[in-house]
This record gives sequence, C-alpha cells and structure tokens, in this order.
Amino acid sequence: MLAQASYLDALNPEQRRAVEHGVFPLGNSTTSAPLLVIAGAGSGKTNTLAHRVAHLIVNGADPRRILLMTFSRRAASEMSRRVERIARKVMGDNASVMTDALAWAGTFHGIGARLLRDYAEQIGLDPAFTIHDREDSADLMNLVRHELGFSRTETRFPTKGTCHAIYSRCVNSETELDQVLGASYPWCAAWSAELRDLFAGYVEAKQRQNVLDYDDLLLYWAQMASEPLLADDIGGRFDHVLVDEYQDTNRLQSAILTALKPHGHGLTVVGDDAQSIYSFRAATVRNILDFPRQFSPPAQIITLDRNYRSTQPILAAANGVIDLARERFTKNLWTDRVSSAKPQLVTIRDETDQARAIVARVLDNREGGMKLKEQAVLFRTSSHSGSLEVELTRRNIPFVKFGGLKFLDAAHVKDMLALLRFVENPRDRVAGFRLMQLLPGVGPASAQRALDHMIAAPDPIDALTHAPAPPRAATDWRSFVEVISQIKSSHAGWPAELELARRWYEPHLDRIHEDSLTRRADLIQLEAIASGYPSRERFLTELTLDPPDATSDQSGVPLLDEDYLILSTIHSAKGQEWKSVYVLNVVDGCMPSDLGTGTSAEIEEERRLLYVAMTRAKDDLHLMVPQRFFTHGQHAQGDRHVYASRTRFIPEALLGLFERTTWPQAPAADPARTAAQGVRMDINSRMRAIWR
Ligand SMILES: Nc1ncnc2c1ncn2[C@@H]1O[C@H](COP(=O)(O)OP(=O)(O)OP(=O)(O)O)[C@@H](O)[C@H]1O
Repeated sequence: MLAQASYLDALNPEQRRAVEHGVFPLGNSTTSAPLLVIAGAGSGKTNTLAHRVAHLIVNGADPRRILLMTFSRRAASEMSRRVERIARKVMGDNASVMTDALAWAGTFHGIGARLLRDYAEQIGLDPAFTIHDREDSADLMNLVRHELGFSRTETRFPTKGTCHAIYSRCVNSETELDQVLGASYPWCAAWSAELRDLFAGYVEAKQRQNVLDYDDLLLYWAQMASEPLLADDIGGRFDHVLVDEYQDTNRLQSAILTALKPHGHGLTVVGDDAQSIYSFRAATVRNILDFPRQFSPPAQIITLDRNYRSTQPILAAANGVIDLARERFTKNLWTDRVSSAKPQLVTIRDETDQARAIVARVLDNREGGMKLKEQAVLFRTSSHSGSLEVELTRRNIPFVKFGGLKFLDAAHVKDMLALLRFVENPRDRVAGFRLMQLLPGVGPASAQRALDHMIAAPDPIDALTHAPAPPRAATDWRSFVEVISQIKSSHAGWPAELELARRWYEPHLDRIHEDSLTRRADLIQLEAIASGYPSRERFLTELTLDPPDATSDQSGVPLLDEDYLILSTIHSAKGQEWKSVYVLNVVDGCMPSDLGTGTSAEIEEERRLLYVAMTRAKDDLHLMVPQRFFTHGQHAQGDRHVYASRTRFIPEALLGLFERTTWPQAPAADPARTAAQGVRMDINSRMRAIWR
C-alpha cells in the first residue's frame, strides 16, 4: 500500500501523475523510468517537484540517496522547506529528520565541487582546491596574458574579460575555439593562435596553483563521469536524481546526467523551453528536446499547461508574445482565473516619469492593502533601475534589489575572502596577489617574488614566514604573515577566525576607502553569514558558487517582517511571482537589448525574457514604455538620450490584448510642461552674439 495520499489531493491530474510516476510501495522505492515534465510558466513546476520529493520520502526513499539539483542555492533551500511542509502532513515531526537528511540538494556547480573533493585522490586533484569566481578567473587570465607578452601587442589584444568569456564558451558548449570565434567573437578571430596559447597557459596556471574555476567544476565532473567505473560509483550513490530548470542546463550538464544514469532510472527533469534565458552561458534548449529519445524506451513526458498564477488577460498577453516565437514546443497555457483588467501598456515621457509613475502606483496599491513585498519592478539590466532607486530613496520607500552588483563583488568583501582563500590554498596566486598588494609598499614585483618563493616550497606558508619582508613594508608585512599563520594554525577555529581576519584588515580598509564605516558593516554581515557554515572550505565554496543577492550599498537584507519593494533583473526573477509587476523600458534597445540584437537566436532569447517577466505577475501587470531613455556608452556617441519605440515583441496585432494608458493620466493637466514642450530656442546664436 502506498502511504496515504490525501496530501496530494490539491494537485491536478497531470501534476499528480508526475508526482506518483514510478513511486513504489513502502520499502520498495527503488528506481523508476526516466521522466520529463514540461511545465509552462506558473503551472506548478516547483510545487510538483517538491511534492514528488516528499512523496518519494514518504514512501520509503532514503533522503540521503536523493540528488536534487536546482538553479540557485536559494531555490534549493526553498525546495527543501517545501518538501518538509508537505511531508509533515503525513509524517508529523519525523518529517524534519528526513528532510534534514536531504544532503544532496544544491546547484549543479555546488554538487560538482563536493563530488570532486570526495573523489579528488582518484582523479589526481588535491582536495584542498579553491574555486575562482568569474572575476578571479579573468584576473588569472590577465596574469597569464601578461606573462605571454600579449598585453604588449601592437593591435589591441582582447581584454581579460573577453578572453575568459571565449574560453568559457568553448568549454561549456564543447565547441572548437575557431568555431566559437567565428560565431560569437568574429572581431577576435585574428588572435586564434594566441588565444589557444593563452588558454593552454591558463589551464597550466590553474593546475600549478590548485584552483578550479566555475567551468572546471562541470568539466572535471564530466571527465570523471566519462570513466564508466567512476560514473557507476557516483550514479550508484543516488536512487533518484531530480533536476529543476532543465532548459537552462548546458551540454556538459546533460552529459553528466547521462553518464550517472545511462538508463535514466530514477531520473526526473523539469523545464520549460519558453523560459530558456541563459544561452549566454551555453545553456541549450536541445537538452529538453532530446531528453526523451536518449533512453530506450524513451522517457515519459508529462505536460503541465494549466497556469495557476496569472489572471486570464495577463496570460493571454503573455501567450500572445510567446506565440510569435520562431520555434516553440510547449503548448499555450490556460487558466480559470477570470479578471476584466487587461495588462497595461503605459506610455510615459522618460525614465524620470517612469520612476514617478511606478512609485505613484505602488503607493496606491499599498493604500489599498497590497504590501510592498507583493509588488516587484523588473528590468533587463541592473543599471536600468537607477532613476527608480533615486525616486524610492527620495520618497523613503524601502526596497531590496536582486541581480546586478552582488555583495561579494564589493572590493572589501573580496579582500576578506581572498585572505581566507589564501590560507586554505596558499598556491592561489590571484588571492595572494590581491592581498599582498593591499600592503603599502608592496607592488606587483615584490608580490610576485614572494609568491614565486612560496610556490616551490613543500610548506608554502612556512616559506612565507621565512621569506624576507619587502624593504618598504616591514611592519605591515610582519602582521600580514602573522595573521596568515594564526588562522592556518586554527587557534581561533571556525568561524571565529574571521574576526581575526577582520581585525587585521580594518586598518587597511580605513586607509583605502573613504566610506570605511559602511564597509565595516558589510564585514560584520559576512561574519554572520559565515556562522551558518560548518567549515571555512564549505563557506568559501558555497559563497563563491552562489553569492548572496543583496547589494552592499544597502544595510543588508531587511528583516523578514519588514515590508519592502522588490527590484530585480528579469534573470534573477526566475521562478518567482508577485501580485503586481512593473516591467521597465519595454522598448527596442532594452528589450531586445542593444547588445542582443545580433543573431536571431539572441532575439528569440530576448523575447523569452519578456515572456518570463510578464508571467511573474498574478493580478496586475504594467509594461512601461518611456519615449526617451538613456543609453550607457555602448556606442561611439557615448552616454545619450535616444528616442525609443515600443518593443518589437508587441506589434500592432497584439495591442488589443493590452489596455493602453499614458502617465500622467491627462497630459493637459500639467500646462507648464505642455507649454515648455512648445518652446524653441537658439542658444548658439546668443553665445556667438556675446563676442560680436
Ligand atoms: N494544483 C494547484 N492548485 C492550486 N494552486 C497551485 C497548484 N499548483 C501550483 N499552484 C500555484 O501556482 C503558482 C505557481 O506555482 P510554481 O511557482 O510551482 O510554478 P512554476 O511552474 O515553478 O512557475 P515558473 O516556472 O513560472 O517559475 C503558485 O502560487 C502555486 O501555489
């Protein structure tokens, strides 16, 4: 007998089929045939996956043998919480014991890092490897580029960021360098031979320093899984492997899955091709399309096409937008949430008015009882929310911004993490370079000498202790060496060592940054975050792979019971929903972005982005169309205002799906502004007249 299933009653028949697929009675919960759930926006994908995991556990699956991979750490912990809530209905307090044991829930990269440490010895890795984020990787690329003399070439060699992006594209999409250059970086094609040398040098440098970059976590994992015995061993650790947001995985990720579960037993993937928005990270929608036929017999497909989130008019408009996509696989969504309010297409003068219009609307909603937290403003690029942030600050309206500058991107937070990373792995040159150059009197040459001295030694920290101090930095050098050895000898222990690190760093912080007071607050916050991790290694790994979202210029994420408006890039809004949603700058040049209008594949991805943004709204959707907006120096002309037109993704034929409004509601109501618009002056001739 299956464990009582009344907790599944709220699910619709398709969701329920997906949840119950291949779940066997208690004690016999082994494996099931592969399952693909194609789930449209708001069709309860996350809900269904959480129920499936709970259902597996309730029916005897061992939570320690469930591998659950999500797109972000936030999504993984949210999923674990939901699983517990569902399982609790059947198991009572025992549920938390079981869900706490869901140790293998995380992102692909995070899980990869853990497995690589577990198998390090067998694959020739030192398990104490540290992980470079994208900026560190670009810095290391830069060091190698410099060593090879490419930074001194006559015509300009691609920047470190571009070099790293090309490298990353090659390894993630498993594509030859020349092909990547031809397709995505034609202006760098002449540097093919040098780039090849650079990438070879970069790989050797990483290995000498015992560091892995983001891409390596998948690349090494895929390599490890290409050895059948190891693949078998890793695959054998898990009875069930479930993957969310499968549309945003790349070829390496699908190769890893196939290697772990060649017959697809126990494998469940969930995704929506209409929401695929990460092709710039080499994600490929083909992973979803090809999934069923990879197995024999093919995977079972269950489609969820009932949307529970949005009202019918919002869904009709979103369907209209995605209907115009060149290629589509999922069906249109339907809902029974009736409403007479169509989504609004709001024409406004410029970005300042856009901000004022939104604030007015947000406050109106709040008057009507809708919390700020139930409202979100979404945008294509982090910089687009500038005017709005000013308006909100001016009006004293609290907000939290997701996406864009991350907490960990702030220089001072990176400095502290570099210190911990250097203790963890003293061969990590990027970390060492960063730290040593914080000391007054230490430049690149003396830092390089010290690091060279260390790299050859069997005990690099001991070598550092005995290295001669750079002549102009004697005192600072001594306290630097001291703090490194103190943390290394772990007298303080984790996480207390962070306080040691901070005390060492604070005088440098005060010297380097004028706003050191706010930055200190970030460091305290970092200590609070650290206390949630069992060890220095786990803290560094998890934080590097999936940094917290809050920006450092706020005083930290507000407490849960406070109310605040959500500002988010569309990419970071993935998987979320709000009662009322405003989308900024729904104009050509922003959506599609100026940077994304190259190929038709890029344009299609921009269309899906608008679709993702629109499908976040439950009751109320406003698409803002400023007639003038400000672009940042991508063009020869630099920063400037341009006249914008409504996005091409909403052509005339779709206008009937929207209510068209302007703001301020009656333009004539502001006679001063209307009058001012009629004024024409010739200041040039007045200026000339001064001198004649
Ligand atoms: N069977 C159901 N009955 C009622 N409401 C449901 C049901 N399934 C899901 N929902 C509700 O629908 C909304 C969307 O669910 P969920 O967030 O799981 O969707 P999703 O498919 O992950 O969305 P997206 O892919 O767009 O992020 C949630 O508010 C959820 O509570």
